[in-house]
Amino acid sequence: MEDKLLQTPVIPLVQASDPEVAIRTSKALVDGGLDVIEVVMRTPEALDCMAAIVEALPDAIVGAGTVLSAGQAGSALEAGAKFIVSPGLNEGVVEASRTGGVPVYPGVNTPSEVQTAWNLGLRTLKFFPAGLAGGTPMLKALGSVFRDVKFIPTGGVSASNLGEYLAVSSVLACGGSWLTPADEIAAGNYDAVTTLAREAAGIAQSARG
Ligand SMILES: O=C(O)C(=O)C[C@H](O)[C@H](O)COP(=O)(O)O
Repeated sequence: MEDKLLQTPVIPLVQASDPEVAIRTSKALVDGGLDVIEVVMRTPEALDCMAAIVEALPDAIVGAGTVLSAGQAGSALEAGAKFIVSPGLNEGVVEASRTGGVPVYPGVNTPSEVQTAWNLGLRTLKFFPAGLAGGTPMLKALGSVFRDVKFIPTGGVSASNLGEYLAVSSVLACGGSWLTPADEIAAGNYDAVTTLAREAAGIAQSARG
């Protein structure tokens, strides 16, 4: 998973209520070069949408986001999630993900949270909400003390600051919803999603060489 993110360090979010829309959105992302996809558990149909994407796009790496509890992590694993992402740090979610044998990226944004996660044995963490929590200066400060921790900033990341985040040595990848604009998807304009994905993949290529 982490080797994959080194290659393509951008994780688009998919929020959907309709499995067909979820598949078309995900296909548009893959066509644009982004094949690690986070389906957020924010709609009652999110698990169905995730299972549909897993079936339709077997080569994509599909994970679950906004996973708040161990129970939700278990349901996401049953639906085929290959990784688990949380807004915050919860030991039950970490344990359930480990039991399921998939990577888990809990959200943190203070030194104490990073240290708690580090003591749970985690070395790759989501930094959320990245923009509001101090952006790249905060990541550099955290990176200076937690030398073996990699971060995935999400929250306020866009094409305009993706390169800046990816230039921070402790940043493994960035995530965000800017790649899947709700208005374009509602209008059926999946080409716009592919264009945004391609742009992000290009920025990542330039930032990482
Ligand atoms: O809920 C989770 O587990 C998440 O991963 C949170 C998302 O990464 C952010 O909600 C993205 O924020 P925006 O890109 O600013 O919309």
